[in-house]
Amino acid sequence: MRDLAVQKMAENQQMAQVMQYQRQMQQMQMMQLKSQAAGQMWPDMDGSTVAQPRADQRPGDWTCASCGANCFASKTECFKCRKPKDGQRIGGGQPAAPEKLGGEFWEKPRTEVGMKLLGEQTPHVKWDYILSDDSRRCYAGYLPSPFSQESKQAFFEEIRDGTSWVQPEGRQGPIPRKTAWMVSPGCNCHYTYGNISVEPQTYPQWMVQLMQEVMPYCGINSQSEWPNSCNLNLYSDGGMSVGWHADDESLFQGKFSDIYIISLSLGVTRKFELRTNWPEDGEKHLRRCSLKSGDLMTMEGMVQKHYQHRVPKEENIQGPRINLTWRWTLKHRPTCPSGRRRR
Ligand SMILES: O=C(O)CCC(=O)C(=O)O
Ligand SMILES: [Fe+2]
Repeated sequence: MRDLAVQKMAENQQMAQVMQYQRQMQQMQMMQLKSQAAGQMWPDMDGSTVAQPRADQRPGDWTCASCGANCFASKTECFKCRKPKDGQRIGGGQPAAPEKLGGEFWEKPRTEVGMKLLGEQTPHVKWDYILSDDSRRCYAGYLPSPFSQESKQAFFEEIRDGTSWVQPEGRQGPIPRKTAWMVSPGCNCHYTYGNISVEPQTYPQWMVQLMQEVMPYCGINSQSEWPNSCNLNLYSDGGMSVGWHADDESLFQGKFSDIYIISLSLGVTRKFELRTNWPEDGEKHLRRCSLKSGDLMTMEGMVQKHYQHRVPKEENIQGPRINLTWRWTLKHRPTCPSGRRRR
């Protein structure tokens, strides 16, 4: 009888332990879900909404939406600027609009911070700024193709045949385009967005020649100033696309500082669209332009913070298009030799 009672007590204790363990697991899962919701929830390049982990973050760590600092999972406010973890978010979805500086301005004016436009350094060609948003310090420049038909054809073939294209799996199947990620020698940073990580290929010789041709049109005359990375996309026809997104990955620091992205289009003409993240009443929300073969475009300043862009599907369009977007990788991954400081 006594043995039976002892056995029952032991069983009850075991059951209590199991239940406590289950409760702890549930709490941990809840905490994980909460920290994911407080992370970066942005449309992926496929259009799906995803949290974007940063290379130097551990699970649960978060990026301060206000100043960009990396914060430990356990912290509820930013160790640097003291802003609360999710104080800038609406229901864990798209971040709430950042506070304005006062008056109409979201960002300090270009004249005050001394930001130059690429189109200002090219006296020999005239860039047209299709987006010139001084209140957000956001600019997009457009230069119709300065290249001959033969050059464009040669660029297209060289890029198409001289690139190892991949078509990674996104959350909803393979992404609707082929892609590649190129970097200058010494850098081994992958390009990671959503759940996709694209391996780097070192700039081939044709890329050096191409940049020699293109960069002077962007006011970049010396090789030491060239962009050190490039994302390449191959859209086989109008059924291929890139969904609403911003090139706001940690590598480029575009949510926290003025950055420059230079785009070259080759092949069939496709639409390119830009939209504001936090439109004001009565404001023009969407800007659209057609990118033809050889056309150059830029996104300059805080565009990756305040705008998203896409190349929509155009089912009636036949024929391939290649697009290159050159960028400056400013924050290399911790294991990248290019990121190590020299002593
Ligand atoms: O194809 C384009 O014009 C845009 C590509 C793009 O947005 C990207 O590679 O991030
Ligand atoms: Fe992009």
